[in-house]
Amino acid sequence: MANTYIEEFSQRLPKVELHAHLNTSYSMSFLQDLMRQRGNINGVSIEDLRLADAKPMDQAFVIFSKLHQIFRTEDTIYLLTRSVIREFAEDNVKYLELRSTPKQIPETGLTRDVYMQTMVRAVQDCEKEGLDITVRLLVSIDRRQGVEVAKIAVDLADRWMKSTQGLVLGIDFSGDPKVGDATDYIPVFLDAARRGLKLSLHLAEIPLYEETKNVLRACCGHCTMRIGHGTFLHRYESDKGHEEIEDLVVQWKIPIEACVTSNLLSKTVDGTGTHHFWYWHSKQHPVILCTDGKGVFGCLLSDEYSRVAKEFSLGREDLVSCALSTTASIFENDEIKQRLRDILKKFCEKEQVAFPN
Ligand SMILES: CNc1ncnc2c1ncn2[C@@H]1O[C@H](COP(=O)(O)O)[C@@H](O)[C@H]1O
Ligand SMILES: [Zn+2]
Repeated sequence: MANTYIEEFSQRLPKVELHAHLNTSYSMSFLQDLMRQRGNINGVSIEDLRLADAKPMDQAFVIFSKLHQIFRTEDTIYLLTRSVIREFAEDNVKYLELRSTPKQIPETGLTRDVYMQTMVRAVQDCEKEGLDITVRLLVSIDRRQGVEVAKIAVDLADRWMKSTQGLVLGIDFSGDPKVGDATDYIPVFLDAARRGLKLSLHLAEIPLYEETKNVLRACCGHCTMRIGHGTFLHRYESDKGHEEIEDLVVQWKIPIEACVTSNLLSKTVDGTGTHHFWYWHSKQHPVILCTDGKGVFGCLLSDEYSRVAKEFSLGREDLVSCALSTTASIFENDEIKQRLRDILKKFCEKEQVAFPN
């Protein structure tokens, strides 16, 4: 099948995006417009903000801190959120869980509450505009900021979940995996789950056997959760008894958010062909293609679908199956899951592709 054919099909395919960080999901055209209007903000130029070639993961974190120099005010966060949602909608993403770390910046008057309010307002304005996409929000915990700030994030998410009737529906745990130990956050995760928040945890993005095992042992069965990246879940050494990690993931059917381009550019995986997406997909374990940061990593969600289609010789029906299976892993309820399946069914009728049973 010609490449362009599968690329166009991936673009038209109704998709679900479950792992997108707000500040890393800008588009170049959005940044160009912003800088045209305001000049280089805080001395940051556009060239500084894209990871063009594969570099060790630390380089991505250098870019993240530059981005945080740009998005420091209520109005830039509002504009960013609206434009990110619009761009996902243009790529035929029908359901998006967008995550971000609420910032507190006294110089600009930003508080964590204002940050949340701004994101929520942008989502609601996109709804009013009639964009054909359902958006939900996750509050990110940055592991570089420590447990006390994590508790604040959970309180914030809880309050905003209640006041928005579930538009905010969960917690993301992210940040530089080399900093701190996720084990310390287990009580925070359990508390969030008790309050009805869902959890998406960056785990095993790099080989960290102990913390991965500790978190899974404590949270499996107590939290509705997904794993972000999970690159090393199946790559620990079995002769050291490490297979417990994979066993827990399989036993509890924990969905894995696979960010292929992000992992390639951060050098945690050396090729699409060896990416763990295929390992889990072949086992029929829930695995969801995601962008992570479509700005920093320069990829659309449709690119992720066509990338794996080309690598693993997937056809249209296979891609529909992938998209269909992602609907089971969203944090929203059965009604929304069914709505997404209906959208895919209609799409198949139109495209004359068999709808998977
Ligand atoms: C490369 N893989 C990754 N691993 C871990 N954390 C990541 C990440 N990509 C992004 N983030 C997290 O998301 C923040 C940016 O978005 P927000 O300011 O929250 O919207 C980063 O500062 C980091 O904490
Ligand atoms: Zn991420």
